[in-house]
Amino acid sequence: MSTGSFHLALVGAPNSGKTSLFNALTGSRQKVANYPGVTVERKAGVFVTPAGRNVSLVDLPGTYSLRGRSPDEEITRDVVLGRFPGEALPDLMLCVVDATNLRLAFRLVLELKRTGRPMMVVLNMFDIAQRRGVSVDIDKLSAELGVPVVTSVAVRKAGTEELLRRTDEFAARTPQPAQDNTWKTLSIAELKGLQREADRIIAATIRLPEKPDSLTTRVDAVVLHPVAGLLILALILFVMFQAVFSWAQPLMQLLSDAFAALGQLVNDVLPPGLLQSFLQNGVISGVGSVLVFLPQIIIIFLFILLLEDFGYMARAAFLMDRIMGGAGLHGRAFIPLLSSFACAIPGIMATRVIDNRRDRLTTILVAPLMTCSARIPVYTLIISAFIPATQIWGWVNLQGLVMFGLYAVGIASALGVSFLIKFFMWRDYAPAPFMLELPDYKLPRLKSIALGVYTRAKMFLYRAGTTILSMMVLIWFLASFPQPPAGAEGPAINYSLAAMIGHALEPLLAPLGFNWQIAVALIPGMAAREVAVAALGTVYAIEGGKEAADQIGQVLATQWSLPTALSLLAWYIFAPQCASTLAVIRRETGSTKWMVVTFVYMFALAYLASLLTYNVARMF
Ligand SMILES: Nc1nc2c(ncn2[C@@H]2O[C@H](COP(=O)(O)OP(=O)(O)OP(=O)(O)O)[C@@H](O)[C@H]2O)c(=O)[nH]1
Ligand SMILES: [Mg+2]
Repeated sequence: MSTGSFHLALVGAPNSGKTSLFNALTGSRQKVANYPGVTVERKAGVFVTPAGRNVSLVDLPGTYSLRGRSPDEEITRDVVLGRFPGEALPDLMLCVVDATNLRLAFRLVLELKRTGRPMMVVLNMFDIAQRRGVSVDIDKLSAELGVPVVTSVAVRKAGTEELLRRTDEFAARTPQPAQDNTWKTLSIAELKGLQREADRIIAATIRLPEKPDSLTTRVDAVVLHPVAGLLILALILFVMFQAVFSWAQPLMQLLSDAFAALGQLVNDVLPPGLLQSFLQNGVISGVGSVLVFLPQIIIIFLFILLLEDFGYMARAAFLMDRIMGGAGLHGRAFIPLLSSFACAIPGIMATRVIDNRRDRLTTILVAPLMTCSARIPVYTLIISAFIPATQIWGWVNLQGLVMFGLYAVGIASALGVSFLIKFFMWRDYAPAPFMLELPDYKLPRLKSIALGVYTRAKMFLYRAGTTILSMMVLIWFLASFPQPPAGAEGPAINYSLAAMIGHALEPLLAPLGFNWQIAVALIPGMAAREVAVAALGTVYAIEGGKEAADQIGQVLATQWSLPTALSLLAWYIFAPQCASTLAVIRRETGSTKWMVVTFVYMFALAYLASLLTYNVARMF
């Protein structure tokens, strides 16, 4: 990897600011958040130092020791020891330490020293430490630890100047005399010994403030309260879904008017024919019907990112530990499951922080049940078309409430499935106790929130322009060809390949109340869920002409019965996995078996849930 350039690695305890430093140095935008276990894979970048030296830098998952207890910690250990395939041994390890949280961090420094590799300690978050009145005798600390020590503020401009200068100085002196690698996997007794030594060094070189951070303690007294805490958590989620409907509505209307106008323009400018139909029905109605959900995506990510940066996520994990434990899930499963609200893929990757293989596998299997953001368009479209936008009790938006309910069913089924997995497969096994360091609260940084929201929005648009657009081209083609014979009656789409496929699937899906148009939408919906919405947009637009193209929601409201709509909502709570999620499950579990298991069980659940919903709804 290092092609003549100086090679640095960022090592350190979780949540100490490694990725912030990585982003500051390389100008990347890797995910940063205020909870431990954000980074779960190795990320590489390059930069040039002030002295003009080319540096390659690798960011690593956080760890408290080199014991490699979970898949993410193994990555860090292997890179540090030069065992990671394709990764050169770092010329210098930057051991990032949160200056407000030193004990375990210094133990890691002492352990890393045993590898005999050159290293430098970076006292990060020095701004917070100073504000709290921590004072450090840097020279003495450096002498005690036996390695250079620099301070840094990774999130501030110019906060890394000293680090860069010292790195340049160090690099100018290399090669260093080789030292022995005396590291071997430490026993508990040895770790305790290192901890005593670390505590001694802290006592000798650092003066801590009389009173520890009182804001965090005061807020936690309420937020972690067994009753009040859970109520607050429920309230936060509730407000989030209300916001998704109420705040997004005007913006969505604007976007949907814009697409209608664009469709009109195409209609006026181009002569009737295949090109007009392709642009209007395939591209604008299809892709446009997904793009109008951008405001919703932005709002939901705004909430998630704010909570992440504030430091709330680890608290929520703590609160949910009892409930999750009852369902056989490890406390560490919380953050992966929560990440799955955005998308199951990062969620499944985040399970690498779980050390026990069974706990990790259970979490992977249920993560896709959490409602990912790709379901938002499907849910919103159907809810807007079938659930009146009335207020109940004067202030609760009924549509938002239904959305909240759908998320709740997703969560409940994840708990239920994990309970069954544990019950049938691993009854004799009790999860290890849950330990997660609660980070101090931090005021969310406007810039990083804005950047986070921007990145997510860009990803959504990119998907719309690639996956969804290409699927729409296919759907449009299937729905337009073959063209009806001369003198044929009824909408042209009835003669198309899409109709043939839809009709072929109808017997299977009719018990769920799905018509052939839904059947056509479900198949591409497995590639990516929001494609189902786009496919419905295209199919109904081709079938119904211009009016349908403008208002897919209204068309659905007249074409479907309420039981059909509810049944489709139930289907998408489970919705057999999207293709990329299945691929990640195979990669992370290292087996095709678990991928197939996930697909089959989710398909069965979706089918049963729809069958039940449709028939119960019809009785009323
Ligand atoms: N005030 C302040 N905040 C910082 C500093 N460095 C990082 N942060 C914040 O600390 C939190 C954790 O930062 P990350 O860069 O994600 O930490 P990490 O070490 O990569 O964490 P993992 O990937 O979980 O191991 C984020 O909320 C950052 O905004 C700093 O120097 N000062
Ligand atoms: Mg990180």
